[in-house]
Amino acid sequence: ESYAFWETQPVAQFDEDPDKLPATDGPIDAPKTVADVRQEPYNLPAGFIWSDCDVKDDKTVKEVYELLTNNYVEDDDNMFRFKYSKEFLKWALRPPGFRPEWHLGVRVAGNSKLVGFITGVPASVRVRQSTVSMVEINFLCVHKKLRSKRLAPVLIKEITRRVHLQNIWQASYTAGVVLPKPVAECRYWHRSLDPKKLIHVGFSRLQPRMTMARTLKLYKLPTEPQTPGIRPLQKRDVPQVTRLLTQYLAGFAMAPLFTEEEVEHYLMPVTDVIDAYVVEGKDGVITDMLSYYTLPSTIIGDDKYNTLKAAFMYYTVATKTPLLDLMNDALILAKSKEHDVFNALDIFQNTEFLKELKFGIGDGLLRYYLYNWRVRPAADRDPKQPPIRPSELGLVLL
Ligand SMILES: COc1cccc(CC(=N)NC(=O)c2cccnc2OC2CCNCC2)c1
Repeated sequence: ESYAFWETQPVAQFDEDPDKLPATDGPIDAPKTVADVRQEPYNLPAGFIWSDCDVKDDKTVKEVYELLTNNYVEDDDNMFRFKYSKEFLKWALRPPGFRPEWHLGVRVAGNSKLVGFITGVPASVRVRQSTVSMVEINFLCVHKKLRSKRLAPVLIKEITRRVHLQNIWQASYTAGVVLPKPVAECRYWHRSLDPKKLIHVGFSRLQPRMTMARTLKLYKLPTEPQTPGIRPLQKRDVPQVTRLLTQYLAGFAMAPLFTEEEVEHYLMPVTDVIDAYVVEGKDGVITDMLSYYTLPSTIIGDDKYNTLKAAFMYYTVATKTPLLDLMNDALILAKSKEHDVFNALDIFQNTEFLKELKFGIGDGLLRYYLYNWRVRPAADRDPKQPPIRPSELGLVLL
């Protein structure tokens, strides 16, 4: 395909000759300074204007919510569309160090209708031995009626310019589509929590030679978590959880470096947004933690149900409780809070439990990308494959 826009960007290209590449990981572009950055915003097509979106403002977060609810990512069969809640957007977009000018909207000049959006939030991510200050780019969305007006490249260039103005030169993002050039490709897996609803809405199918009664029995879960000492994460746990998570994530090729403030922001429970539990031993030591976020999807065109309530595995560390048991408790907790399905990627050590806990493999891939950062293929890695294996990935984007 012609990646007309992406061939102009500092990202690894499909046609580059591996022998001519630098021997080490590092930036792709020549180093620049803030002084080199274009001072004025990029031009939008006539009739459109830039608009910073303050998601703390109820009116604005409602406009963002409605744009995404009607125009954001759908599954490959266009049966479901992500439906991030307003509370989720406020949580995801206002972590420590967030910048309002990185919640970037495009409006129609005449009636101020919000028709485009893209966001960046600051993150420090370790990529092998390098600590890279970057932004996580997310929520790129152009209204369905304005597709192929080349608005997405302008949104990307403008948010890049605004990030460069803060002396940040790298970014991470994910997509279901192939772009130049994935740093990792992972599969998603789903664990049915309400199989009857999932079959009704066409998310899953009744397996051959399986009755509905047998299916319900197969996926049945206890109503209470089984691990002794498991309880919701509290503010007082943040120092211990930060240490636990930092030690665990050090074992992956690409993973975030969380401060205590970031752990508090990203893991303190918010109803129907983020849930996190810890296992506390008798001497008050936190030995394990689990977390998942809530991301519903619109069920496009079902007669009986409108919304699929999905839990997405977030950060989980098992140092005493077997990972299998900890994840089984995550399923129990998500089910007890009315989630219909529990999603997980085959990253972290997840392949240890996916099949055993009755996850089914999804029909798509989630690709991870880095902007302006070259990751060399590992010595023992086929150079045609993305340089980082799913099991080496310790980063979850929302
Ligand atoms: C079932 O409803 C869907 C509605 C829209 C898209 C998809 C398929 C899909 N694209 N799924 C994922 O990207 C995905 C599957 C498992 C775990 N995380 C995921 O994406 C996360 C992380 C990236 N940003 C979106 C949420 C499913």
